[in-house]
Amino acid sequence: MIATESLSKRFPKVTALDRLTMDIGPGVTGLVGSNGAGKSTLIKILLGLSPATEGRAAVLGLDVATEGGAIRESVGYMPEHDCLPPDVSATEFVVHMARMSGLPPTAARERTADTLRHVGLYEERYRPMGGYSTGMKQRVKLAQALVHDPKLVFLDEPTNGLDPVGRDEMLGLIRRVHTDFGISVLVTSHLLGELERTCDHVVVVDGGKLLRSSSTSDFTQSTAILAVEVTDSDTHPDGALALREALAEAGIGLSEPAADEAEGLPGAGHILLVEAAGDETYDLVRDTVVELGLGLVRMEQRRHRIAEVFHTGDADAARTTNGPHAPTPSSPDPTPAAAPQEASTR
Ligand SMILES: Nc1ncnc2c1ncn2[C@@H]1O[C@H](COP(=O)(O)OP(=O)(O)OP(=O)(O)O)[C@@H](O)[C@H]1O
Repeated sequence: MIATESLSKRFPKVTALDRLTMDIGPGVTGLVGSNGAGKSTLIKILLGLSPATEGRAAVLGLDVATEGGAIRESVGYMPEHDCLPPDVSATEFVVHMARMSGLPPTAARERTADTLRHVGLYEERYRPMGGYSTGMKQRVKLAQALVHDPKLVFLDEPTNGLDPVGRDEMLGLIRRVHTDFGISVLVTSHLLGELERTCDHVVVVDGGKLLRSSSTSDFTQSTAILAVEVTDSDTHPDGALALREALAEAGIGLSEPAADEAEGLPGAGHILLVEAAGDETYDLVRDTVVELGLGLVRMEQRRHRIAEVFHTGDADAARTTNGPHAPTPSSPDPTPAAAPQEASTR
C-alpha cells in the first residue's frame, strides 16, 4: 500500500523526517509518535501535497513526486485540525467533497447519505456544522475521507479531543472501515493503547526516524501469565490475598500487577498475576479458588501491552530523543479527556 525509501523532509530549522524506509501492507496500520515526530509531514508527502527533500515514496504503486493527483483520487484524507466551514451542513459539505473527488451529482448525494449514516450522523446532518460537538465534527471529517470510496485512507489523529467513550466509538468506526468496506487505513495517534486495540500493524516514529515497524501481535506476544480475579467471602474478606497465600504455598509463582493494572481499573486490587507452568496451573487455580470458597470472576492469559514493549530496547532510544523533560512513553496521557490507563508517547 505504501513504500518509502530513505525519505527525508528538512525545514530550515528542523528535520521532520530523517531517512525513513518502510513498507506498509493492506489492513489497519497505526503510525505512532509523540507531537512533532513527523507524522503529519509524512502524510502530506504521501498525498503528494508536499515534496520530500530526499528519498522516494509510493502509494498504491504511484510515485508521490509525480502522481499526486492520481494518489488523491484513490486515497481519502482526514486532517488533524478543525477544517469544517461552520455555516454549512454535514450533508452539503460531504456532497461538495464527493463532487470535488469526481463523483457525478446523484452518486455524490447517495454516497453522502450512506457514508454519514455509516459514521452515525442522522438528523443532525442537516444542521450547520458550527453547532456540532467535537465528536460529530470528527465523524464528518471521517465521512468526507470515505465518501469517494477510496482504497486507502489517511486518518490524522482522529481521536483528538474526544472523551473516552467518543474515542472508543471512533476506534470502532475505524476498524469497520476496513472490515466492512475493505478500505485500508493509516491512522496516526500518540496513544499507544488505542493502536494496540485497533491496528494490525504498528509503525513507531520519533524525531522523524523509524523506531520500529511490526505487527501488533509481535508487539503484544502472549505471555505465560494468567490474570486471575476473585471475589471476597465471609471467611476470606480479602479473597485475592487468601488465594495468593494458598498458591504460594502450593509453589506457584506470582508476579506483581503493573501499576496501570493495579489502579483505576475494575477489579483492581483483586487481580493476581500467576505464572502458568502449563495447563495444570489453570486447574490448580480453579481448584484452589473452589477450596477457599471464593468466586472466580475471570482467569485469562495476559498479553504484553505495546506500552510495556516501550519500556525496553527501542523505548530507551525514544525516551532519549524525546528530551530529558519528556515523560516516559508509558506515562499517562496528561489531557483530562484521555482515559487514565492509556499509554502515551507524549
Ligand atoms: N511547514 C513547516 N515549516 C517548518 N517546520 C515544520 C513545518 N511543518 C512541520 N514542521 C516541523 O516538523 C516537525 C514534524 O512536524 P509534524 O507536524 O509532522 O509532527 P507530528 O508528528 O504530526 O506532530 P503533531 O501530532 O503535533 O502534529 C515539527 O518539529 C514541526 O514543527
